[in-house]
Amino acid sequence: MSIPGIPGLGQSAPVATSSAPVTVATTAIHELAPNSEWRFEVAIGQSIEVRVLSGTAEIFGTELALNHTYTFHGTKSSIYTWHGTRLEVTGSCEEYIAEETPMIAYVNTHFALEKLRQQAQQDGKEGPRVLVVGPSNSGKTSLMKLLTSYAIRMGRQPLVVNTDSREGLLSIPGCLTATAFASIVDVEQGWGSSPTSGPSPVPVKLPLCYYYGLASPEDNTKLFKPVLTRLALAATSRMAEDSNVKESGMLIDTPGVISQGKGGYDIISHIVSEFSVNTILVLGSERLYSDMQRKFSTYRTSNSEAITLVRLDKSGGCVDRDDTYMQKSREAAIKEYFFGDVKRTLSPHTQQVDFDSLTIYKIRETNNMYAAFLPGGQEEAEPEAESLYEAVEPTSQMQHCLLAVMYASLNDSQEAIRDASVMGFVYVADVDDKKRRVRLLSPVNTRIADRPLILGSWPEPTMSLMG
Ligand SMILES: Nc1ncnc2c1ncn2[C@@H]1O[C@H](COP(=O)(O)OP(=O)(O)OP(=O)(O)O)[C@@H](O)[C@H]1O
Repeated sequence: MSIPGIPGLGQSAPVATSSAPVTVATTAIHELAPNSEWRFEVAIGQSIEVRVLSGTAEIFGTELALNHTYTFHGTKSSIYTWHGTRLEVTGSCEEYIAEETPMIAYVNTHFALEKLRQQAQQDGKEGPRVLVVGPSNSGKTSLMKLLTSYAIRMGRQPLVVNTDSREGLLSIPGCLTATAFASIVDVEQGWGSSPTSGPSPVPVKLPLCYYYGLASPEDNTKLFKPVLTRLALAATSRMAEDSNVKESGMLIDTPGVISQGKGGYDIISHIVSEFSVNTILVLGSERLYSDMQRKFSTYRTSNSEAITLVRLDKSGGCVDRDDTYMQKSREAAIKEYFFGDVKRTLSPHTQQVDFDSLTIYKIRETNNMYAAFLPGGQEEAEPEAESLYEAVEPTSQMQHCLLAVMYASLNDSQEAIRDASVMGFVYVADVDDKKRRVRLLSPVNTRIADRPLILGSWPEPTMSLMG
């Protein structure tokens, strides 16, 4: 089965048209001893250039080429060396060298997973389905990148699943995705760019993409759980299609909020059962590890496998990213989706559409909210058989919002629309209430009036993209 992935609105990606120069400031040389790490933070809107002059160096497991200039924009990251390296850094950033890292434990985890993959290869079975849990900013995504990169370096093709709608993985935030990684992670772009970003030096990956449209799973568990189930189904059939993906298994990233107990643990259980998880990596929290032990010690997967729990230390390099930083990175991701980046400029299309020709569904917020207004948590007072979405007309409040264009038809039921994959996104540039017309920005020129559009609250309305 092939499910169309994100963007391009089902069409080929737009073509790059120009590239912009990078301005440089000071240049410094860093000598790194074996097993040490150069940690750096580049402010949003700024960039640095890094070149490996000698030795070996990697970013979250992806090896850097000698003498190649890498450019990093608005990021917090690190360059690790197993054998020592000399780096040339041009531009200004906050930085320091650390000699204490949890890399040995992380790489041992990779080799343990590799053993399971070899076993799966011999037995013709599925490789490990690995869930990564831990509080916010404990390094889950960085560990995922490292395990993905090491697996790719061994010729594997792990299926990388993102269940954290706050941050997109090769997609706009708000989405839940699964992507088979066969080629290297693009270190300059985090995980790499999405297919709408045009021709890329690193082969693009096509995520299976579903839309949740809210920031936290707990905002609307009645929507989150079925969307996640649909993603698990698509991921499982993706594994069945390809023996390398099947043997390589899955790596599943989670939002930090579900590691905080109560309702969150219920979501962890849901992910464990839907993805048939058999390995849980717990990052940086003794309490969470002990809770997971209690919860899953007697648990068996659908194939009667026990769950292996591994506790790993959080890296001292993990940095908290405040709301402003996260909002700016979301805005940067949205801007890049429509306009490309410094290397690949894209030309999105604007179109004027009548109110009446659009079918917009707004995600209902939230099942938990009703309960919050009720005395003593009377859940039964929640309106019965509440539909998932509410059909709405464009309003000026939708200005600067994104609408998900769904691979569904206008007559489909709300459940079918929920379960559909995402074709791409359009941005509401302008709403003219008087003329009843909307100006939309889309990555390619295509008719969107034939498709249901979903309006969520995540990502939140962004800055004006048209200015
Ligand atoms: N060793 C390191 N050196 C420097 N920065 C690091 C290191 N490890 C992680 N970071 C940075 O710390 C921040 C938080 O890490 P990461 O995104 O991996 O955490 P997370 O647990 O996935 O967070 P969240 O729960 O919010 O998704 C990121 O900006 C990441 O690039």
